[in-house]
Amino acid sequence: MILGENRHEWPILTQRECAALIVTWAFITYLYFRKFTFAPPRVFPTLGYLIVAPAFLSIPCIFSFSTLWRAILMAYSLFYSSLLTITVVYRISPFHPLWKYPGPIFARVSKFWTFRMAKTGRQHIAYKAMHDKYGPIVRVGPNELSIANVEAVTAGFSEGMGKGHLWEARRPPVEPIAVISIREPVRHSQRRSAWNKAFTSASIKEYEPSLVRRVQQLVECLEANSNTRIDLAYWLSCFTFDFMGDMMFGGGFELMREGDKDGLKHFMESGMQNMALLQTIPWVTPIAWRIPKAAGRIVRLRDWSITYAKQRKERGSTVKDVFHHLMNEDSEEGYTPEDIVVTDGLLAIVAGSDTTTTALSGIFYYLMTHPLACKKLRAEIDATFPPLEGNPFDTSTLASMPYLNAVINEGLRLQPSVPVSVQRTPLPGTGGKQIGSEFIPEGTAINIPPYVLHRDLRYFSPLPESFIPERWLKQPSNEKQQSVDTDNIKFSTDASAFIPFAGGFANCVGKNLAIVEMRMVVALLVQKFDMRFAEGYDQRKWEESIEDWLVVKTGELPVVLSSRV
Ligand code: HEM
Repeated sequence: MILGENRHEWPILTQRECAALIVTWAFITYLYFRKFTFAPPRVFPTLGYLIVAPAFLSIPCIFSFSTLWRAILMAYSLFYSSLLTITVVYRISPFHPLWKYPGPIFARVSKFWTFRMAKTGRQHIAYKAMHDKYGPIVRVGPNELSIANVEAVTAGFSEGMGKGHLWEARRPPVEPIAVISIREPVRHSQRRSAWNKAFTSASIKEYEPSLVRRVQQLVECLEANSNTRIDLAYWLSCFTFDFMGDMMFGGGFELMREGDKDGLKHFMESGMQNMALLQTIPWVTPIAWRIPKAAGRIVRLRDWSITYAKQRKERGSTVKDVFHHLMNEDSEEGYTPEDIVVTDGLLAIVAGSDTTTTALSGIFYYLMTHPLACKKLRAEIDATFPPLEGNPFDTSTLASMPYLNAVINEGLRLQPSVPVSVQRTPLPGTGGKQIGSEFIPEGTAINIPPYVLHRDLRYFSPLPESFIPERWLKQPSNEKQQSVDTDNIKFSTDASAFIPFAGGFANCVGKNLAIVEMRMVVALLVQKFDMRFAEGYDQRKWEESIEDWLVVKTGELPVVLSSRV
């Protein structure tokens, strides 16, 4: 369109003035969006800043660019290219508060870099490589650091720190959300108090008969499949799923007996990958939730959980299971609303089964690749629970077995179930947090990656990449650092760098139950079976198969078990 005669009625700007106006608007837009690096901005202001305003700004430019379309094209292209340039320049400039921290240049510029890295499922390897190259503090995103030192463990899990921004991405759009995704400290601690009750020593004692029953069932299944090739990781995952089902919904899953007949385990796991990708760019999540398939997934999981919760409620329970505590059945304050219990019930299944499966599978993998360690473990088990005289079900005896506990620690050290994504951030209003000699400003997400810390020579020496349970022996748990002489090797183990269950107010609430579970399963299977890798299995495949989707997903563990007696 060619402009009409009455052009003098409009404010006339030169091309240069038009450009200055649009660049200024790009700068204002940048300042507005800067605070939304992690959280999503509101829809209407977003449309206003990004779509409507550039259109308005093209009006006074019409006369300098002779046609409306040219003015609009110029306004939008200059606006977006200026916005991009300002963002990139600021992120790599010395004015950025994280400027001084080293890291890959693309990581400084955009979270899409992290997204690409996460997509490989090999984040743990990439983080380790970055720390090897850049040191203990690495800038892994525009406003994100990874800190792998004990100072970060101490300060990161202490007061003034909250859950990191990745949990923003992991909250579904509908309330209530599960305890793990609650970032507001007061709200989190209110919900967490019910969880804490469910995992006191007394509560865990009540769960023991169910645990023993399920461990015995696992042994029966494995005996029925002895002397043939089986995927041990699969059986362990059926076991952990069934056990968590007992704890949460009074049973009913029966994966060990019937397999994944409803495909629910598979369905739960398939969402893990997408969530792990979304968490790298939290502000994309609300958009993703509008996709019917993604929202439908949540609805289906909720329906499923509601069905199980209803059944459990109708049936009641003779034991005070996790459901009982989350439901607040003991208290005079009255029941917790059902939708909260349903949401947290799903969390219990997801958080309690995959993590424990990963840990157990890793421990058995390392025992099979280290026959000497396996032999020592068996000697300890046989001496404590002679094979024909009793099964290793006594939890206090299991807790006192040094080599068994050393094996479990060493497995969790080398293969932590949550390898990288333990994330914290200074709470809003605190201004920031002192971590060792560094002051980390508010608005920074801080990853404290167990996988990297656990393989750090400063904390686990010598041979931090090797499976050596001896490094945990004779070390009183309350001592931070101690050198031990075993077989003429001097070990130095700093337990404060050992964080498979994270730490602080949002640490793993199921830690003590998981440990009891692992002790019993490891002791019983080592007591009952000789284990070897199935023929043709290339052992190197195990570590290659480990994928990090916040929680580790392992590959197959093909083994042949034969009964000892
Ligand atoms: C070896 C087994 C396990 C490992 C390695 C593990 C690891 C973790 C880690 C690292 C976190 C903290 C995540 C963070 O800080 O961002 C966590 C949280 C959590 N875990 Fe576990 N976990 C295990 C077993 C269990 C079990 C058996 C349960 C039982 C239901 C459980 C329930 C939870 C819950 C509810 C949270 C969230 C706590 C909160 O936000 O307050 N976990 N787990």
